[in-house]
Amino acid sequence: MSEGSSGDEYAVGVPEERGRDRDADGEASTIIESRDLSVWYNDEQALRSVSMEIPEKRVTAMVGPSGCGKSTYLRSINRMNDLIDAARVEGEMLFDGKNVYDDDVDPVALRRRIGMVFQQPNPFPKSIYDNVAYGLRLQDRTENLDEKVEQALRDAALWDEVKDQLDQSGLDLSGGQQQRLCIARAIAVDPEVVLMDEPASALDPVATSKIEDLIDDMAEEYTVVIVTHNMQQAARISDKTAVFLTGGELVEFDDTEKVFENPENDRVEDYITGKFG
Ligand SMILES: Nc1ncnc2c1ncn2[C@@H]1O[C@H](COP(=O)(O)OP(=O)(O)OP(=O)(O)O)[C@@H](O)[C@H]1O
Repeated sequence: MSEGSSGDEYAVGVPEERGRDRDADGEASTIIESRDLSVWYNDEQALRSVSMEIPEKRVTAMVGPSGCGKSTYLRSINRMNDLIDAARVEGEMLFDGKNVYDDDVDPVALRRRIGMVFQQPNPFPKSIYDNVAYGLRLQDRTENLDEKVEQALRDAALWDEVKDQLDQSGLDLSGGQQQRLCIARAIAVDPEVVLMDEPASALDPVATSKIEDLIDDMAEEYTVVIVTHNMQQAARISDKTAVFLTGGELVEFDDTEKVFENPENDRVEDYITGKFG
């Protein structure tokens, strides 16, 4: 519980050190903005007219009870919902001011700029090196490949653990290392945004803590949007928090400290203090 919060009233406090360096930079500009974004799966509405501005080079957390639409929102940002036949999107999702759902947007090119890391670590059945080099080779960016692979592994806080075994299969790593390998793979191609869907939920507390430290560092260079079930995690690592509640409604979006220590909405307060969800 941080100083200045209201004691035991709230179950989750925001650590004093969270985001301190980034806060010193002042307000960040908006990189992603949804305007009245609604998503349906067949007749079921998963998101209801969600408007939100996500700041650049910050960590934005999406929290809320199961089924409230967090992952749907995340997948709307880089059009991963396109891969689901039943999904239908209305409204706008602006990235750098351009609606990603415009006809002239190539979703594959979009996903190069907006990478994604999933709940279950999913390295390719290839060597550690080849996992990281994969996207660069695909894009024909093989100049100085060794250096690029090393840099991505360093940025993902994995280099020291794997530098002598780059030829070994990525699948032989521990779960936490595999997830950092997936993060290295995502950042090797220099995306502007990294979307993370519960990236630590399959990991033990030590591996989780490494991923959280890494996310904090990543925000120096990237915009990170993370879905998490874990309120403490959202409070620890994010600058902004979006709270979705059942029915796909965004009920609160503000600085993480404000959301956790003095939420505007009674239902949000009930949710983050653990009264439901
Ligand atoms: N591929 C799909 N096909 C049909 N319905 C879906 C699909 N994916 C999600 N839904 C439905 O959309 C709603 C929102 O789901 P979503 O996965 O976005 O929520 P969530 O908040 O991320 O949930 P969780 O925390 O459990 O992962 C749910 O009612 C879910 O059943």
